[in-house]
Amino acid sequence: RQTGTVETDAEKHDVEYLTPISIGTPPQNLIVDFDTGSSDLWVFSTEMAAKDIKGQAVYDPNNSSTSEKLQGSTWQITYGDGSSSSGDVYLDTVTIGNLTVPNQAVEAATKVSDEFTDDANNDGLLGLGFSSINTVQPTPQNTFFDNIKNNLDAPLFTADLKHGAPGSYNFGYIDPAAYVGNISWTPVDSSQGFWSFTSPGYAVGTEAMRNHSISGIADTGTTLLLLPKSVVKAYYEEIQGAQYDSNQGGYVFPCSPTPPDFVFGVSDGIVTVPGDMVSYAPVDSANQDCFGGIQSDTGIGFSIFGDVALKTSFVVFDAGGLQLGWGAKN
Ligand SMILES: O=C(CCCl)NNC1=[NH+]CCN1
Repeated sequence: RQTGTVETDAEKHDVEYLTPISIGTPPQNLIVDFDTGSSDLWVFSTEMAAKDIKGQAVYDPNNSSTSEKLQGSTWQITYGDGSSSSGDVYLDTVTIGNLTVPNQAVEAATKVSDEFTDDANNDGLLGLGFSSINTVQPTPQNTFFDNIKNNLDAPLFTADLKHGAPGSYNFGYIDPAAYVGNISWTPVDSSQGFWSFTSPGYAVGTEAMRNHSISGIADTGTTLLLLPKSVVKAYYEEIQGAQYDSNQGGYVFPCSPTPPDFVFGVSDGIVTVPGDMVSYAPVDSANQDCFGGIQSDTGIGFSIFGDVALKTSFVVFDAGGLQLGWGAKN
């Protein structure tokens, strides 16, 4: 049985967290977005039109002695933010840190939407959701984690994302040095393929907790914390000058003073998103107004606990116990 660890780097404003992987023989090194909100491992590839590649590293299956085309298989994915990609499929060796899966389905892109073309640092996505929502047709494929979890000391991985600093993904073990106090555990409903849970309530700043349950997914692939409209409204009502700015497509408020913390319940515990993390990024060079890290989940059907929420904590994705653990960072 094994364990593994790999460093993940925060991009500007923590918009995404990028992690190195290697594919094929000899190893081809790419840097991808580990995404607990999806379940496809897809990469920029030599099968794409040159105009759709702007600086990314690409996977070349013809340059790997261990690649094997999965004849007749294709994939197509559209993410919550409207970005999308599609292509065909190879089996090849994939290594993350010291962990290797010999016959991992590697989805080679033939087409990607502009969001991906314009994101020069990101060479693809590695899904860490449940394999039930993998998009490969006619036969859905397993995620890297599903392929390796039975070889791990424990069928779990942890995400320790940081604000503007490198963090880490660990596989197969919970690092006791990474958190303090007790981990708060909450059951996961994987029926929709996501790490979905229900928070029992929330509080704004130092106010009392409100018994308003919030059901959502723990999603490393989404930047912001997307919550029910009523919760978002209650939060921004506490900030002088906060308003919904249709040009920016969300709530904007004066960057100072620091806004109130946002607290949400996890089972018997609480997670605090510090006010200075809610000021996601300045909307203008004058740095007067800030775009909120908390926005509405309207239209998605559930809330999304994205990086703004996850980077506050040490988060355990436990497939064995089908539960999420939230611990206070060390
Ligand atoms: O697509 C979602 C939300 C699922 Cl409801 N998260 N993952 C992701 N990857 C790239 C953009 N967003």
